[in-house]
Order: sequence, then C-alpha cells, then structure tokens
Amino acid sequence: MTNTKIAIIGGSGIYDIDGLESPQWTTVETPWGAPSDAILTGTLDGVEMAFLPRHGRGHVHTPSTVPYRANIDALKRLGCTDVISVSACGSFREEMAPGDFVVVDQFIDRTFAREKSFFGAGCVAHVSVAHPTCPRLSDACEEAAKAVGVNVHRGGTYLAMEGPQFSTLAESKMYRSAWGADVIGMTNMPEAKLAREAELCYASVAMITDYDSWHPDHGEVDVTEIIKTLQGNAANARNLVARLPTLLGADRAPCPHGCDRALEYAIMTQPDARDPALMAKLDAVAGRLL
Ligand SMILES: CSC[C@H]1O[C@H](OP(=O)(O)O)[C@H](O)[C@@H]1O
Ligand SMILES: Nc1ncnc2[nH]cnc12
Repeated sequence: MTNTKIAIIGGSGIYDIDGLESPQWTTVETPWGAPSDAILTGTLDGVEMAFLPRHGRGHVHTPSTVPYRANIDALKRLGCTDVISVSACGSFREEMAPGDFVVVDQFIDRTFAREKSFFGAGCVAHVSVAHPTCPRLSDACEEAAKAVGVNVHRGGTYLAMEGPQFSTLAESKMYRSAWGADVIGMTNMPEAKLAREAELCYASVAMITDYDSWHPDHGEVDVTEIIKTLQGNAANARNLVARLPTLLGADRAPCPHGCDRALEYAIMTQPDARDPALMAKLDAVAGRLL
C-alpha cells in the first residue's frame, strides 16, 4: 500500500479548486522547464491533493504551449499517484449534449507541435498506450459524476487536435463519421501518453461545451458560448472533484491495470549506453527503475 495523492489538471475555465485543508500554492521546478503554473496542494477528506491549472491562472498557455512534460514531471515529483484531467470538449454525438460529462477512454492523437515523450536518444523507451486511461480511476470519476447528478457517459474517443483554431466543417464531419471520434479537444494528448510514461494512473473527464461545427442545428463553435456552458458547469466539476478522495481512499493498492508499472519492460537502451544527462532528467519520471 502507498498513500494516494490525487492530481487534478484543470482545463479551460478551471483555475483552482476549493475545500482543501492547508491549501498552498507551491512552485515546482523540473528538468523539463517550468510547469504551467504553481501547484495548489492540500488535503481533502484525509487524502492528499494537488491541483494544476493547465493553461495557468489567467489562461496564459495555448494548447500548443502548455508545458506537458514539466506538468507531468512536477506532479510525479510531488508524489502524485493519480491524475484526473477535467477538460472542455466539443461533442460529435447528439446524445453527448452540452452540459454532459464524458469519461473518455480512448484518444486519437492528431497533435504535431508538441514534445511527446520524456525519453529519446540516450534512453529509448516504448510504453503501451493501447488503453491510455486507467479503468479504476475512470470508475471513480464516473461514480463521482453520478453522485453529483451530472448526465455522464462512460467511454468515448477523444480526438486531440493541435488548434488553436477550431476544426473546419470537413474535418468535423470526418472525425465524427469516418473516424468514430466522440469528443474533441486540444490538450489531452500528449498529456495522457506522458502520464503513462511517468507510471501515473490517468483519467479524463470531458465537459461537453458545444457540438463543434458538424451539427446542422447548431452554429459554429463560439468561445463565448463555451465559457457560458463552462460557467454553468463549474459547480458540477468542483463537486465531482470533491467526491474523489472518499471514492479513492487514502491507502492505495497497486493499480490492477498496471499503470504504475508501465515502464517495467519498456526501456530498451542498455545501461552502459545510456546518456547520463538524460538519465539525470528522468530522476522523477523513471527513478523507480534507474
Ligand atoms: C476554450 S475552448 C478551447 C480550449 O478549451 C479546451 O481546453 P482544455 O482541454 O484545457 O479544457 C480545449 O482543449 C482548448 O484548449
Ligand atoms: N469544439 C471544440 N474543439 C476543440 N476544442 C474544444 N474545446 C471545447 N470545444 C472544443
């Protein structure tokens, strides 16, 4: 058993969480640069928590400039065991309506202008992301959402686009019909891949804010409308987060799906061929094995 430490990465419209005991904004330095912002730590119902606003307070980072590696490294460095993303997303499904939550379980990664791995020349590693989210953590998110009274959908494929512009109509139709995506956003990749490399359980709650551009009865995506929907949902998101400590508990058994052992057989580079400079940077992410 280890101690649970729950990290929440708050997306657009979510720049803090409330109800923490002994709340403190902590600046964390990482070998990958500065995270998006300081990290709010504290306890909730006897469980340690950490909150990181993905775009920084004041919404400074674009989806492409979010320092994904620094964010995940910082959370690992702080001792977090579980990471939950709460994100604004467009919907490709009539039944996944604005205001609904979707506990995402798959991703299509269309991003191209981001660093996607902690590993590289001098320490090569290949982890599996066939199942990129943790079912145990996703169970807790689903249960929390139900308890809060949100209309929640379990399972869905999140198309991660580069942005910052929203999709064209042709892209929106293709993602939905040909590719079978359910929701669209700009940030969960490479975040989910990096969480897996760092052996952190990762779950993603998509808060539906719009129908992207495919829906014949809805107009184009509009940030004003998105913000309005997000504001209407802020209480639901906060209440969902508040239920997680009790659902997950302070004592943490090893992940039954192996998220916390993902690197076990992933590193290819022989010990004597490893680059010492890169190895030093991997102290938090892969320290367990190196
Ligand atoms: C405000 S609309 C576009 C913006 O919102 C989402 O951010 P996040 O995933 O951090 O909630 C989306 O991915 C875009 O970055
Ligand atoms: N339609 C959309 N496309 C990409 N990211 C989004 N975030 C919220 N709505 C979105």
